[in-house]
Amino acid sequence: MFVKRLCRSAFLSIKFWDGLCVGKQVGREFSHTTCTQTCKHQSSPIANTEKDARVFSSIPGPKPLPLVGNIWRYAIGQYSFDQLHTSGLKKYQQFGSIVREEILPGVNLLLLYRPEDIEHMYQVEGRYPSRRSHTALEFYRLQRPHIYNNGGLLPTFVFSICFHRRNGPEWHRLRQALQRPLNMPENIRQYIPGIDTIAHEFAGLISASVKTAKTSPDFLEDLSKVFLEFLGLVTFDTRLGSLEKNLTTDSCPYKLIKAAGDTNNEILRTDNGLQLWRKWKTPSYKRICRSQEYIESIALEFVNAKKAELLTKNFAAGSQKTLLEVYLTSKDLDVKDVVTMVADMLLAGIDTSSYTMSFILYHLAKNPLSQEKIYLEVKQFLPKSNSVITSDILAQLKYLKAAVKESFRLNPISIGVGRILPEDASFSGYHCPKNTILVSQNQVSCRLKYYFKKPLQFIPERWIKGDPAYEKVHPYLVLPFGHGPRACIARRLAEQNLYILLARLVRQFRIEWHGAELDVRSKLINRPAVPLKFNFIERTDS
Ligand code: HEM
Repeated sequence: MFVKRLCRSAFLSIKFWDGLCVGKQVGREFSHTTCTQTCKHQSSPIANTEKDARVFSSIPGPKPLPLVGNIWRYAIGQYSFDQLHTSGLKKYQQFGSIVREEILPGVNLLLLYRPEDIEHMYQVEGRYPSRRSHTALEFYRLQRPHIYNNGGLLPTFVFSICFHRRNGPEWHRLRQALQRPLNMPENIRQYIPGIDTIAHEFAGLISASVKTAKTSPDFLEDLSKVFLEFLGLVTFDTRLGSLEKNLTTDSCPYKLIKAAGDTNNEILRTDNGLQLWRKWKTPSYKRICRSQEYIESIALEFVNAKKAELLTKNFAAGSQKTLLEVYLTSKDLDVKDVVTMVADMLLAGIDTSSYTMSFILYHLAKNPLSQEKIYLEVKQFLPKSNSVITSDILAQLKYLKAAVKESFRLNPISIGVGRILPEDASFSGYHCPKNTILVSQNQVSCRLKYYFKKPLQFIPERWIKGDPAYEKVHPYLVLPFGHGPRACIARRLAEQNLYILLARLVRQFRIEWHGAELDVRSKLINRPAVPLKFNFIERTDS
C-alpha cells in the first residue's frame, strides 16, 4: 500500500491540469500514415455501459516492467514528457484509440482518443471534477490562512504519501460564487471599450516600432505585456502600464509577468517527483513562494484599495458594477476569496492567452488568403482603423472566429484535460476502476484524418455553415477550454480579448512570418518553441 502511494505521489500528475500537457510542431506532420478514414482503431461507437465490459487489464498499452512500470520508456527516449503529443500519437498508432499505460506500478493512465470516450469522461467526472495539479501552490496557500481560505481554483486536491484529502466542496463553493458573474454577458461586454483602447494602443506601438525599426527580438514578450494589461483592467479595474516604453525589471508589470511565469514553470517540477518540498524548501518551492508573495502583495494592494473605495461609493440604480466590485460586494465571497481569484487569474490568464495568440498569428501569417478574408470582414465594420469595436461588431465577425477555432484545433494550449475517475466506469467497452487517471487526447485526435478532412491544413471555412468546406465535427474534439463545471472559468473573457486584439491587428497590418518553423514545447502548457518573428506591414488604409 505504501509503495503504491509512493508511486502515485511520485508520478500522479503528468502535466498541467493533470493530463493536460504537451504539444509541439505547429505545422509538422501529425497525422499518421497507417490510420485513415477506415482505420481499424476507430471502429464504430462502442456503448460505454458496464454490461459485457471487458476487464481493465485487457486494455492495450505498453507492457510495464516490474517495479518500474513504463517510466523507463521515457528515460530511454521512446516516449517524452516534453513531447506528449508525439508520444500520444505513437501510442495511438501502436495500440489503438484507448490506451492503458501503467506508468509506475499501480498507477494507471488511460489515454482517450475517441470523442465518444472523451464525452463519457465528462459525463462521469462527478460533482467535483478532479485533476491533480498545482499541489505546491495549494500547499503554500494552506500555510497562509491569514491570506487564503483554501488552495484556490487551480489545485484540485491534496494527495500525499500520508494523506489524501479532496478539496472538492471548497473548490465548488468558490467556483460557484466566482462563476455566476462571469456567466452574465453584460459583465463581460462592459470591458470591450477598455480592451479595445488597449488593443489600439498596442497596434500604435507596433506601428511606431516598425517605423523606427526597433522590433522586439521575440513578439511573445509584447503579447505577454498586452494580455497582462487586459488582465489588469479586468481584475484590478486599473491600467498597470505594461505597454509603457522601456519597462524596467523592477516595474510592477515586469515583475508580475515574471512571477506568473516562474510559478507556472515550477508547477510541473513540484507536481511530479517525490514532493520533497512538503518537508524541505526545495529551490523550486522557494521560487513558487517568492513569486506568490509578490503576486499576492499586488493583489492585496489593489483589492484593499477597491474595498476602501467601495465604502464611500454609491451605485446609481441599474449602474454596471465591474467584476471586482461584484465580487467584493457579494455575500458569498470574502476578501480572501477575491484575492485568491485575482491571483489565480494572473497565473492562468497571461501565458494561455499570449501563447494562443502566437499560434493564431502564426497560422494567419502562413495563410495569407485567410488573413485577407479576416481583414475584409473586419474592414466592413471598422471602415477606419480607429473605428471602435462594439459587441454588435464582435458578434458579426464570423470568419475571424472560425479562424480562431481552427487555430485552436491545430494548436490548443494543452493536449486535452486530465480527470481522476471518481467512480468505476466503462470506456470503449472496457471496465475502468475508480481513481484511474484519464487523459483526453484531443490534440492528437484533432490532427487525424479520421476526424478531419485535410487535417494538417489551416482551413477556417470548415467551421462555417453553408461553406463547401463545412464539416460536421464531433462536439467533443475541439475543446480548448475544457468542458463542464471544471472548464476554464474565464472562457468568454479570454475569447473576447482574443477577438478584439486580432481584429485590431489584422485591420491595421498585413502580418508575415519570418521565424523558423514554429515548434511547440510542452511546459505547463504548449509554448511556442522558437522566438516569434513577425513582420507587421502597415496597411495603406489604416
Ligand atoms: C486563450 C486563453 C485560455 C485558454 C485556452 C484556457 C484554457 C483553460 C483550460 C483548458 C482549463 C482547464 C479546463 C478543464 O480542466 O476542463 C482552464 C482552467 C482555468 N482557466 Fe483558463 N484558459 C484561457 C484563459 C484564461 C484566462 C484569461 C483566465 C483568467 C482571467 C483563466 C482562468 C482559468 C482558471 C482560474 C482555471 C481553473 C478553473 C477551475 O479549475 O475551476 N483562463 N483554462
